[in-house]
Amino acid sequence: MTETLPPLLLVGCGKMGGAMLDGWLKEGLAPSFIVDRHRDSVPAPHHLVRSLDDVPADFRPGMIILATKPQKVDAVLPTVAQFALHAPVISVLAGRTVKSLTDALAALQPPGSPTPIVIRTMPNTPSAIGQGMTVCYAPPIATPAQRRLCTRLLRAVGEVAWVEHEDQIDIVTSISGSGPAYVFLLAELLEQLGVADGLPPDLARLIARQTVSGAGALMQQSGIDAATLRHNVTSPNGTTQKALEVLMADGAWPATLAAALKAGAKRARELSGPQPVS
Ligand SMILES: NC(=O)C1=CN([C@@H]2O[C@H](COP(=O)(O)OP(=O)(O)OC[C@H]3O[C@@H](n4cnc5c(N)ncnc54)[C@H](O)[C@@H]3O)[C@@H](O)[C@H]2O)C=CC1
Ligand SMILES: O=C(O)[C@@H]1CCC=N1
Repeated sequence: MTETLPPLLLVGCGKMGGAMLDGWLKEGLAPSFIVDRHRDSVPAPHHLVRSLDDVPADFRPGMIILATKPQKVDAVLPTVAQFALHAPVISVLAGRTVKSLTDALAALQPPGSPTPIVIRTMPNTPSAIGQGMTVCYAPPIATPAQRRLCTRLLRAVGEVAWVEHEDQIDIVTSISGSGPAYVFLLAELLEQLGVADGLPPDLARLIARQTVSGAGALMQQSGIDAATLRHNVTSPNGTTQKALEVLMADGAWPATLAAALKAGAKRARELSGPQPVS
């Protein structure tokens, strides 16, 4: 039987926080507080509140999850700082560094408090169905037990990996954090191009979605590497080869994707500190 996950204080339950919560709820979570202005409900025994001020001051979460937009997080830090006297903080914020969050929380805590523990993570939305990919970075002051707890929590919603150097999280953000969007874009484009070439819209949608999800499932279930799976589709001088020659040409997919990943990682670096509220 799965061990119940510890009680959480989840601050921000939108697309990413909500995806992780969906996964955690399936795994069994000790009674937790979910703070969000827009979510309608959470199942019992969990509590949905609109503001952190509505969380009882004596609530003792096992972990605090920060999942607001980077531009909104500074507004919640004064209250988070009080709970962070007793529990580590897991941030899913793109860009925001461990040092920046740690310093901000420490400045809001009583003088002489132990240094708050902040673990930076980059999850993705397939967490909602237990198929997430989360990459984590913990500063040296985080204990092995805190790292293990973080792994256990995130393992409940998919694969977990750790990096030794925090700056590696920026390219991870571009690959696995944003990556589902690139795959969904591929499905959108395949559908649109099918319609543009005369297919009925329902058929174009079906074949685009099933191709993308079927290819992903084949890669996962077979364990075969992506290049071999691609070769398996590519008959010498056949249709796939002709299409791939276009996609792999100089300045085409490899170059475009490299530029896209760089742009995302650059934006992550721009988000490393406090942001103007938007
Ligand atoms: N959407 C994604 O695929 C991923 C997002 N992230 C990170 O997750 C974080 C959240 O992103 P999304 O979920 O996409 O944004 P979102 O806008 O869907 O969710 C943020 C939630 O925070 C809530 N919120 C903001 N301020 C609040 C406050 N003071 N009190 C209570 N609730 C408050 C909002 O109501 C909203 O529901 C961001 O920092 C982003 O960088 C990380 C990985 C992937
Ligand atoms: O777009 C963003 O900034 C967030 C981080 C990775 C995915 N979504």
